[in-house]
Amino acid sequence: METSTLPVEPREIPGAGYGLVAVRHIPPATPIFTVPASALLNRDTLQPHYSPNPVLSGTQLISLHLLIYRPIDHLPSTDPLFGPYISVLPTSFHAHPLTWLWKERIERNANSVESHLLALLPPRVVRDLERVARTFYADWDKVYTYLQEHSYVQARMSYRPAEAPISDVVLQQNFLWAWLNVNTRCIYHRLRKSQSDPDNMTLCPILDFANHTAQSTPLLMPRNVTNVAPGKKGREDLTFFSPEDTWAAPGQELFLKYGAHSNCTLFVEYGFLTRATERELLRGSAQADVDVGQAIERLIEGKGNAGVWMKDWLEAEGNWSIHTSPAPAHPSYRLITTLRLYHVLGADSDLPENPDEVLDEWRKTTLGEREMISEQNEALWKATLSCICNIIIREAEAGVAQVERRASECTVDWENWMYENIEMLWQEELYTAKAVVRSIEEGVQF
Ligand SMILES: C[S@@+](CC[C@H](N)C(=O)[O-])C[C@H]1O[C@@H](n2cnc3c(N)ncnc32)[C@H](O)[C@@H]1O
Repeated sequence: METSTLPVEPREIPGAGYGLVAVRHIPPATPIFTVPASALLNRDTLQPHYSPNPVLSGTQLISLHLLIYRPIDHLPSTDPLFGPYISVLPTSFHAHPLTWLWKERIERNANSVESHLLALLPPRVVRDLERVARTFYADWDKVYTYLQEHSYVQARMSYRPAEAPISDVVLQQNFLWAWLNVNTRCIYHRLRKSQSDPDNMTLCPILDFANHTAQSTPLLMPRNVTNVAPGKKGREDLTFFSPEDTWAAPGQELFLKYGAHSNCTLFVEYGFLTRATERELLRGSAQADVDVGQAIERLIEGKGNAGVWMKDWLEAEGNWSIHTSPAPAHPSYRLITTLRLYHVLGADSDLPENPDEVLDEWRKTTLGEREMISEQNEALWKATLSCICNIIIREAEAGVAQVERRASECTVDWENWMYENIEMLWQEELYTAKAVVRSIEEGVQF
């Protein structure tokens, strides 16, 4: 692909690695660059090189390919197909929290930098990181089995295990590098008829230098081309456009919006987060979402039989969470309905004597037939929510203080940057919980 004439180029961006920057004025709604279908790394372009058809998902196959052709000893990748692209991928993910978890599990060293960083994370973030880790290890199991069964594929590896066998730990470490490249750089790309097919993803050279913005109009728009069902004429090239109504000036960074992700998700999936001030969070001009699922699970478990009964009636969809935006700060709908039902049950943990009547009263509010169950029920659930928020506030204040203590002793750049990120995760909890308490005190109708 000829890239020297493009109106954009990758440039170093402080705190974000590289980013995609305009090198000249780019008018609105203009094609910025086109990536030919043959330059994309996805299940369709890779599968022909792995016969017989591997039973691997898109993520697993692309990760396998990167694993095999990972550049070593600062030499270019030996891949005859995508070598030039693979050679410029990030070489290390030491600042990604999944790497910390992986290292902690391998080294079991409670004094390592990674273990210290993990110990400082809010528990909800650790739970989400463990979800990411489960996916990683499941993908590794599949790829490892495939490699065991297809020794000719192993023989292609840049680091030639046949001559100098590498340990499974090193192989897994290389897979982690490959997998993180896939998971932090792939875009959604419609390869299959079904919109939700997990193979609908691709690595896309040049575009994958674009960083994320939370703004509603990112500067770089794929103009839906990635979401069009595949046509009969085969795989399409991808053209990316500037936004409908904005000029980009030379030196201006062009962004993508990775999705409407919370900071917790951005952090565990991509290893970064967006920043907001106390004022923005308290006012609701910055979005923050805090999952309070664990506190609610504990409340329900504490209700014994009544809790088991209650769970049957709660919708599985939606989150138990609190939010700063849109202002005023508020609990999620599922959290409100759960707390209402919790307080309909009364103080003890036995099943109500008249469960149908109890349920009926509650259902009328979930169906919108009644605004509330009773004044008393409203006061009780809001008091419980205040209690949950106050616990979050205390934990978050302790979390912030602990991070600040450790950060004051740290001299390593990337580690310091991570302390700032972790502090932001705690601050987000702190100010979101404070803002919800304020909404309750001000009598906001949720
Ligand atoms: C698709 S890549 C973007 C290019 C990348 N910055 C690079 O140097 O190659 C996604 C990664 O970029 C970084 N990133 C993206 N958006 C960011 C942002 N707004 N702030 C900080 N880092 C960001 C994160 O490390 C993320 O995992």
